[in-house]
Amino acid sequence: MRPNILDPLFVSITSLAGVGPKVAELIKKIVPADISDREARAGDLIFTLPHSVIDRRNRPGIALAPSGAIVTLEVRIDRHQPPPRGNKSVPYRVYAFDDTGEIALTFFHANTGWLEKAMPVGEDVVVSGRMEWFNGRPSMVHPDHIARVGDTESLPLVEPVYPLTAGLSGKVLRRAIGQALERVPALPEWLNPDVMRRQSFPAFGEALGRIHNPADPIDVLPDSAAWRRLAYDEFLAGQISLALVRATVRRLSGRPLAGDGRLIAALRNALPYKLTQSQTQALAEIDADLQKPERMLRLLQGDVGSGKTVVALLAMARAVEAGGQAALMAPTEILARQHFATIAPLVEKMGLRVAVLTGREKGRERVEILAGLESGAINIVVGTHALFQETVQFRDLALVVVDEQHRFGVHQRLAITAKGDAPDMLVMTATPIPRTLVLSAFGDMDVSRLTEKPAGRQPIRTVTLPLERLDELVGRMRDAVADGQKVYWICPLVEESEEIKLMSAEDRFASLKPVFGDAAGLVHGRMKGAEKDEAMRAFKEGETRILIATTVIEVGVDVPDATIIVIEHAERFGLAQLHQLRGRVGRGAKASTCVLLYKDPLGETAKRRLSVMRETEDGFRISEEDLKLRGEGELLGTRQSGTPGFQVARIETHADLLEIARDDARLLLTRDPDLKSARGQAIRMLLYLFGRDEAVRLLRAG
Ligand SMILES: Nc1ncnc2c1ncn2[C@@H]1O[C@H](COP(=O)(O)OP(=O)(O)OP(=O)(O)O)[C@@H](O)[C@H]1O
Repeated sequence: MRPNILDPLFVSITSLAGVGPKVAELIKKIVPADISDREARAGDLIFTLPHSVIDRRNRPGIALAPSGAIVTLEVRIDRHQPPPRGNKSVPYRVYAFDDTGEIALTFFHANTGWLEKAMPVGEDVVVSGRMEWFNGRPSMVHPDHIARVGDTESLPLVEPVYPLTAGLSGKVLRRAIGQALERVPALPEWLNPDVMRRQSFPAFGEALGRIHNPADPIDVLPDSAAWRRLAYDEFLAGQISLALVRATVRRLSGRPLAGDGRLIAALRNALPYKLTQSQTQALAEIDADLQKPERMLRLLQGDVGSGKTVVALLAMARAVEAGGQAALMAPTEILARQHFATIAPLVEKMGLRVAVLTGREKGRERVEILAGLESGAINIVVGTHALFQETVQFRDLALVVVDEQHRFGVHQRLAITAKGDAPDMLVMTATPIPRTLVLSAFGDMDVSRLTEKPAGRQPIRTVTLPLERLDELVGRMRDAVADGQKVYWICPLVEESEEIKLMSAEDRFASLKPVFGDAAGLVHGRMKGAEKDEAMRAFKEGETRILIATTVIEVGVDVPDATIIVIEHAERFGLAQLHQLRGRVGRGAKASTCVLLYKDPLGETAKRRLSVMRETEDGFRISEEDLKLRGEGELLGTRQSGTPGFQVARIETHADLLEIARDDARLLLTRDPDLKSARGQAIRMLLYLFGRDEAVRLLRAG
């Protein structure tokens, strides 16, 4: 049970003054937590941090206030000048003065009663807003703030600016956040005193206060001590929660998987190639895990085309050898079928049964597959997440391999393994996540890396070409296809609201069809599953030689003799995505080319992205550059909404804290695995604050 002391933060924001159902819906859109499945709460508002400030500390006399500047003036009200009756186009003016001169405070469509109350004649008030000089006369149109002298509460000299959405005013949001902050109770410190001292962290409440009520604009920078404290809190909550999930998952299991090695040896012999050193190494690591009584939780990370699938296959063979079943879960149906097509011929030769199970297998077929899994007649099953969503029963599921591209959150993923008989688990990822992100996304999962590509691969030549030279490119592609090469032609997804006219894959197909005739194929996400399969099969077998596609082929698709990929509107894709797409070629022994077709004029970041693509094929470097470019975007004022999965932490600014948090979490849990000590109790509060309730629940269950 959540400690009562936190209750004030767990109430709906509609209980805050000024927040009705409509405003609540708007606020829900801007809070950084992922709360699609619940109402926004006061606790979500405290982590809604400002992205900049309005500095109102400039307090010159009226005569010295420069036009256009935000200033704060202390003035005495001289007189009110309402507009002539019925004339709405003339503003209401209030004249005020100080030692240096007179100013007109100007209001359109004014509420007269309110103005008279806020600025009684003869009173001293403080106004803050943008100064404007008209024909040598100072004025301020609709001051942002009007306050009585001495009332600093309602006049923040350094005013935080929050992310907004249409219909939500800054004032309403600030007021709501202010109330949420008042509800933050006095909480025991959960941080390690050493970390606090070394990092000069303020206490939790103080950190929130400094950022939401900044005394100086630097207080709201992500690298301020206050912000870093909150980022550290978030990392710590995340690391502890991951460690708890992991401990629970491990506790559930306890059986070593070992066989006589004959199946694996036979499979290795049947492969048309020799394993790379990294593949052999990864397999050895996996094998060692499988043989241990604890449950395996391992991440297999390898750049595009590095050959993860065969490693997974051999791991599955080990599970089967040991008498169990294995399941491979792919992120898309295309990929599930591709894996099936690769695996089936190999293992069927060894007398094993493999099945594919997606949403598409229906009726009798489905019934038979389900029966085969339940009886154990099927040894290996390949499928999409449908594999686990439905009531699929295994006789003895020993290993789950998840091929994924950040599509499943860590908790979902681990929940999957909590089903069934606590199987071992291998997660494959092609996304070249930098170390720091591995840590945040996967916690202290063990990691095997494929650091080299299979022998005989040639570097991919990457060229950029403006769209105006499309005709020339089409001509060259015609020659390439005539020459027996295979080409992917990628078109960006066209959103319905798109203003710029973009070629959809269908349009592009229509325009290329006359040139390529029957050699042209088309695949996109809105096609039926069977149509997609057919398009992929025809391309793989060479019936079509130029495949016009959307990004449905982005991950995992393996047609080793495809040697050219054209990416249209490459400027619209992120670096990681470009890298994945490019990875569809260069998967065989032949030399490959990637053509990045772009639309002029290119923005700075897009230009940089394309040149990074030309410079390197190294996925790790590309992802580091990606982070850097996003960081720069932030400096230029186009701040992105932070790091996915985090509310306040930003990986590019706070990466150094992540490792400290991980070590801290480990140490804490070694000493106090059930979070029972005083610090452990405080940590529980931290977990609740950052929405890690499920981790706390694990504690009770354990
Ligand atoms: N040791 C090897 N020697 C030669 N070819 C290999 C080797 N291992 C795998 N391959 C081949 O390399 C290609 C890519 O392998 P695979 O599909 O497993 O890549 P991947 O790591 O899953 O990459 P991606 O993430 O891009 O899908 C396949 O055609 C596979 O048959």
